[in-house]
Amino acid sequence: MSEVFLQEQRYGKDRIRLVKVIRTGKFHEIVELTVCVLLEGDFTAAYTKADNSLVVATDTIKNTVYILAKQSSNVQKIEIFATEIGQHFISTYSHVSKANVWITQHKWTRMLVNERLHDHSFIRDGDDTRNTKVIVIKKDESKNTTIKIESGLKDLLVLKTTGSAFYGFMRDEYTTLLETDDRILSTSIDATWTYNTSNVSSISQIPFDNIFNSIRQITLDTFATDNSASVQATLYLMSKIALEKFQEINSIHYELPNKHYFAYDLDRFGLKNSGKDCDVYSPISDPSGLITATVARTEPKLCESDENVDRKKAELEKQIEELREKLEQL
Ligand SMILES: O=c1[nH]c(=O)c2[nH]c(=O)[nH]c2[nH]1
Repeated sequence: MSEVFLQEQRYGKDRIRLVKVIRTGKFHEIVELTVCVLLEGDFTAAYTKADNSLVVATDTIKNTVYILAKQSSNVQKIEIFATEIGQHFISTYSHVSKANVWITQHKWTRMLVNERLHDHSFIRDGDDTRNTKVIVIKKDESKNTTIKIESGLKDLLVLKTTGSAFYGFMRDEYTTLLETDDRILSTSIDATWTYNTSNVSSISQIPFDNIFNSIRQITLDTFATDNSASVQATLYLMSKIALEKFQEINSIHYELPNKHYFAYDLDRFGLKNSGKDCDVYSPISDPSGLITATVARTEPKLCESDENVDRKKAELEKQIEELREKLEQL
């Protein structure tokens, strides 16, 4: 009989729902989060020997998240709060080597009442969320850690009624899709980007909120203004703009379902509803296309100075000329 072994394990509490109200006099802010904490470390015996002695109960993990939310002044800065949670588990339990902390922030937008932003009333104006996945890794016994941060947005539903085409694609005996130079384009945007944390002395130096808001806006602006040749081309363009704008991020990943809206066949009823005459569509919930890609920054090349390259090129050209002359003499 072959032997088995525990190849991988991590555990913790998922879907910890938490709200914090931050009061500055009559002016209130609200933060609503869903948190997941998964620990890695010396937990093998719990699986292989039914030995729970080193298991931090997931109930304790949940309590810890609420306690840290009470004590922290950074709950609304999800990347920082996630890092604080991760650091807590790493520094409190010597056998925890890695803490994975995922936070989803739900929207509460301040209400506009009588043309003024209200002190304590909010509206859920969209189901899109802001997210972060922070991994705190123990480096050595001195509580030093490496921090990896990936942030993003999820379920940002958008649609445009023109400015999108799809033609020139491959055709074979299985192809029925017609080419179009004008179609409805709709997608529910998921984007995640990875932060470059290796060159910063403290992650609090990274302007997470500004980067989130800007990438969200770049995504929307590009979606709206790009004369789209395909979801693929628009995806690449938004990624490129985001990477060019923010050196703080290394790569960006988009998942864009192509939510189809097909012209309803009304020609059968003597009503023109195709091509330029189309204005009645049938939204197709399933299936959808799914276009995904990760766009990353290339490492800067360690290149020689242009002068050196020119000099070497001239030397080589001279050698080639000399060899050619020798060949001719032979
Ligand atoms: O933008 C698109 N990309 C595709 O790859 C594709 N395939 C398809 O049927 N429609 C589309 N649209």
